[in-house]
Amino acid sequence: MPKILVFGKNGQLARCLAASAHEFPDAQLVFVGREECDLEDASQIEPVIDRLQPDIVVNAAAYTAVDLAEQHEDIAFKVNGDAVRAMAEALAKRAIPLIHVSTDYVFDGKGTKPYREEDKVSPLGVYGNSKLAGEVAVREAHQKHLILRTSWVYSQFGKNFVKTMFNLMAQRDEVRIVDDQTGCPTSAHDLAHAILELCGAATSAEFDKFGTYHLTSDQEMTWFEFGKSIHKIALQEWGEDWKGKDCVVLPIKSSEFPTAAKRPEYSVLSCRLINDTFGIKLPNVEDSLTAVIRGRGKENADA
Ligand SMILES: NC(=O)C1=CN([C@@H]2O[C@H](COP(=O)(O)OP(=O)(O)OC[C@H]3O[C@@H](n4cnc5c(N)ncnc54)[C@H](OP(=O)(O)O)[C@@H]3O)[C@@H](O)[C@H]2O)C=CC1
Ligand SMILES: Cc1cn([C@H]2C[C@H](O)[C@@H](COP(=O)(O)OP(=O)(O)O[C@H]3O[C@@H](C)C(=O)[C@@H](O)[C@H]3O)O2)c(=O)[nH]c1=O
Repeated sequence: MPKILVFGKNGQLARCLAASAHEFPDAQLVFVGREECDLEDASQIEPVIDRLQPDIVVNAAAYTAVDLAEQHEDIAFKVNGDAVRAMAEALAKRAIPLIHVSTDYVFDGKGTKPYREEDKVSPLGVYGNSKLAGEVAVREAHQKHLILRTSWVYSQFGKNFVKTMFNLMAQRDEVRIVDDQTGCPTSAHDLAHAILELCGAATSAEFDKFGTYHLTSDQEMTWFEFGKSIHKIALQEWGEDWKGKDCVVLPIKSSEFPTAAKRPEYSVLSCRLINDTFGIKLPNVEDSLTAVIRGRGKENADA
């Protein structure tokens, strides 16, 4: 029975790992949050690992505020870079595998076909650069790692684009969404399920498939198209008395929606490698989004 230690207890991915745990009755999950281990202070990590003695660690913690990171570079690099290095070094000393989650924002988005794992990275902003620092640290410090790059993660938990849209659609007559940034929305539940499968594989003695993998849904779309889907499915699920039902979703250019951090224009990740290696393929966006909208519950739809 692998004991899985998850950093990032209160984040959306960690909460989805907790929600999926019952599907993996052989696994024991232990969650650590900011209260027990503040990742701005990397010296707190090693004692936590020694106290909890896991068979594998999932790092679901990160500084994820993409725009705020531009003004809090030091914190972003501490959490996404320095803490990840300390975690990887501590785990390497103890031969405990690490599953670390990274992002499509390590790419500059100037490509025109899905990025492969070995493609050149060139982040546009502080968040992407700090996540890249984390990737580099893991590869340098610890051979037994799986780095999973994912993108556009959503769930009913935490802060994410889907929840932002529910709120805006319930409050406004129209929402204007950029139609010139393309990526793959990924349900945190689907990601969590795949991570728990990988925990089982990666804790077996003969496992030899460590490395970097892309893991997203395989449907590329713009944020505007994703917004349209959110509205359509919410309307189907919540019906005519949903406050957001009449909201109009309009396409705009990124130049019409200025943000502190520049986002990639095209950050679609090819998931062929993880599919070929482990047979992992995530469900389609419509099904996963429907599941999240059902999970959120109608009574919260306008919150
Ligand atoms: N969200 C997305 O769209 C995407 C996310 N990713 C990656 O996936 C992973 C999971 O993301 P997601 O679940 O969405 O992130 P969330 O922002 O929902 O959760 C991140 C967690 O990290 C914790 N954390 C932040 N700073 C510290 C700190 N100093 N000490 C301890 N804990 C800290 C937060 O704690 P607290 O709750 O106390 O603030 C939070 O619980 C991350 O590595 C992220 O980079 C990759 C691609 C897309
Ligand atoms: C709220 C809003 C956003 N947008 C735009 C801004 C931005 O370009 C895009 C997405 O907005 P957000 O700020 O919600 O998403 P963002 O924080 O950029 O999401 C990213 O988070 C990090 C953690 C990741 O790793 C990435 O994969 C990605 O998911 O939509 C609009 O066009 N209209 C709107 O009303």
